[in-house]
Amino acid sequence: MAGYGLDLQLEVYGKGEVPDHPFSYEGWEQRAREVLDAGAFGYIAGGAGTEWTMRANREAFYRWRLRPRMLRDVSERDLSVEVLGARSAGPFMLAPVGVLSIAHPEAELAVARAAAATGVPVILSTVSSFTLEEVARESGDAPRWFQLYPGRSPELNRSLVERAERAGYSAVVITLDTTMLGFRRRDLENAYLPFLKGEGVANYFSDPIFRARLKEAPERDPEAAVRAFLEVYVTPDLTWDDVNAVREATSLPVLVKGITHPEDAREAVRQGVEGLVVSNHGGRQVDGAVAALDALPKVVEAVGGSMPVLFDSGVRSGADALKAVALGATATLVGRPYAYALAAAGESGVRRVVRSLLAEVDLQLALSGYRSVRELGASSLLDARD
Ligand SMILES: Cc1cc2nc3c(=O)[nH]c(=O)nc-3n(C[C@H](O)[C@H](O)[C@H](O)COP(=O)(O)O)c2cc1C
Ligand SMILES: CC(C)CC(=O)C(=O)O
Repeated sequence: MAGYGLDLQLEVYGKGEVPDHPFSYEGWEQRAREVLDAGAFGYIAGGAGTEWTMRANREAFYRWRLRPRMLRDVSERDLSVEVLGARSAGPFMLAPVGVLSIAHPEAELAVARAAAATGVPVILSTVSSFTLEEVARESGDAPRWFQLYPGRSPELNRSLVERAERAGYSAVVITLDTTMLGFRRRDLENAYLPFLKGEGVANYFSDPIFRARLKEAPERDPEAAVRAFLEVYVTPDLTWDDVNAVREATSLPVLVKGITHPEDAREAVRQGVEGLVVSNHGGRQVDGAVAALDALPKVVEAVGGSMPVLFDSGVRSGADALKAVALGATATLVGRPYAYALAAAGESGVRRVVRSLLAEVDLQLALSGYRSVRELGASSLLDARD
């Protein structure tokens, strides 16, 4: 009868003390705002332009209402999902979030430990603050994926995915929507770009192919090395050829992240990638772009069950994850929720966020009359516009 939900309730109510950590997204956001300087907080919290799309990502969830079913014996429940061989305790993974050293000194190391402890896989960003090998050591046997920003150097891309494969990452997620930074007003106002402070470059600076491009080692001339990173990073000329070159360089399954148009989804099917992520990068790239949840149903239809469709941008609660799954997502990714918790409370904050998402999904699922996330579907939801 027990489960994530009941366990968490018994623990908290049993102690009878006000817990140290918040249970709400807003609570963590507030704590992060208190501990971070304006530049770092703005970088994490901000979106592109007027931030309309960032808000629309949230509002899209309000259109859908869960329709609980009664009297269906939900005493045995299984929240877990498996995506391309990676098992997660619930319909969540930790989204690739770069430069986490701006949030907390233990950055991705703390996140990897929290992910391993809670059974939810993490997707490590290319622009992580620690090397992918250092992060892998903190993960132990826990499933982990590597996110790649393919740069202008095919040799460097190959080197990064080979390193990821050797270090036990079991899939590569190629992000398509951030070939350049979006127009981010908060960061412009704060003149804040973490990379110029030497954040997020660990995987590049430690890479033999990247180092061979430099006149001086990054340790001797870090500024020149950062400039070389920025030159490699910006790729407005990216095409499917680049994606396919990465696929040829690895035996790992490859997913593409940043799809919202059904035509792109159809092309992804034609090209034969192993999965895709419906995402608008948390509203950080194209202002005015379609809310990710509004894009999901048409992408799911275009894919027609031929590969897993993951979803992110705006997931803040168990209810949000259930709605995305009911609309056809195999699982969801969360970004800012754990980044804020990391900023405010390190590893224990990230654990709390994951545990409370799992507990919330468990209770929400049970009280809506489902034993497994796989039972969710179109009939679980009501479209408030109808
Ligand atoms: C501070 C920050 C850094 C990010 N860095 C990356 C990254 O390095 N690679 C990537 O693919 N996505 C990155 N993202 C996007 C996330 O993977 C994800 O798509 C987004 O955060 C999901 O939206 P949410 O924050 O509303 O949950 C970043 C997001 C944030 C907030
Ligand atoms: C621009 C990237 C290097 C980091 C990122 O994905 C982001 O800030 O959203």
